[in-house]
Amino acid sequence: MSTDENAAEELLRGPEGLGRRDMPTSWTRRPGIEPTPDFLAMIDALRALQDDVTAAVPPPDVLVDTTKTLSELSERLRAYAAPERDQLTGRLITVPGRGQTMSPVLHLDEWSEHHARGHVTFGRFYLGGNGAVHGGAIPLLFDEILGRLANTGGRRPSRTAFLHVNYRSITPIGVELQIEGRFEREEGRKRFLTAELRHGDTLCADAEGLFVQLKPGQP
Ligand SMILES: CCCCCCCC(=O)SCCNC(=O)CCNC(=O)[C@H](O)C(C)(C)COP(=O)(O)OP(=O)(O)OC[C@H]1O[C@@H](n2cnc3c(N)ncnc32)[C@H](O)[C@@H]1OP(=O)(O)O
Repeated sequence: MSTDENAAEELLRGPEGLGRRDMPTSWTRRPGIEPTPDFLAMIDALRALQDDVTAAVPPPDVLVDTTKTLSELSERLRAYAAPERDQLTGRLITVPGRGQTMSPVLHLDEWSEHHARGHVTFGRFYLGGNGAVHGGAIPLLFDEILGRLANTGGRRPSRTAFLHVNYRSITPIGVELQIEGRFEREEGRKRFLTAELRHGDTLCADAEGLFVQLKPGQP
């Protein structure tokens, strides 16, 4: 098995030591959406590409060649574009990162209906400047953990109404960070949640989110 295939198998297994049957509702697979090792390997390769493109300052001949290859790949995949209901990216909720490359891969270590704890490493792709993660990438991560926590445990779907983020100290790229989210309280359709992102003992950022339960027919 290649390294990529091993990585994909690893992703399919999900968080270490936690069986899928123990997952609350929104942490589990939706019916009909099956991740395949090949698809996950492609997503992993794209994540690596994003980091490499961000860091690279190639000579002109490599640039021309790379652009040609990327354009060919785009064209090849465009032929297989599926409607949203059949899309895999972002919907593979049993694997860290959900098969998407927009936000960094969130690895969940512990979860319940009211609490989730995990770890994450922002790659070079997420660099803002001076070794710090871009300020816009951090809310992505908070929305990821809180959105899933808001909708877990048999709760009806809700959407983010607000997400307040406090940047307490720089969030470094390339190192493992710890993230924790909590379901604080519910008032009618309103769900209030909080989260913190830490590097060791340093609090990098914290957030408060309001998620409002959708009414029937609300998109
Ligand atoms: C399908 C599940 C996907 C889960 C993914 C979750 C993560 C996401 O990122 S979702 C994408 C980002 N979010 C969005 O696109 C949401 C866009 N906004 C909306 O759709 C709507 O404004 C929505 C659903 C949040 C609320 O609208 P609506 O259902 O009409 O609520 P409304 O009746 O006005 O308000 C309900 C309560 O929430 C409060 N509220 C609503 N928005 C806010 C806000 N921004 N700030 C404070 N309070 C608010 C209201 O004051 C009201 O409170 P009360 O009941 O005490 O009077």
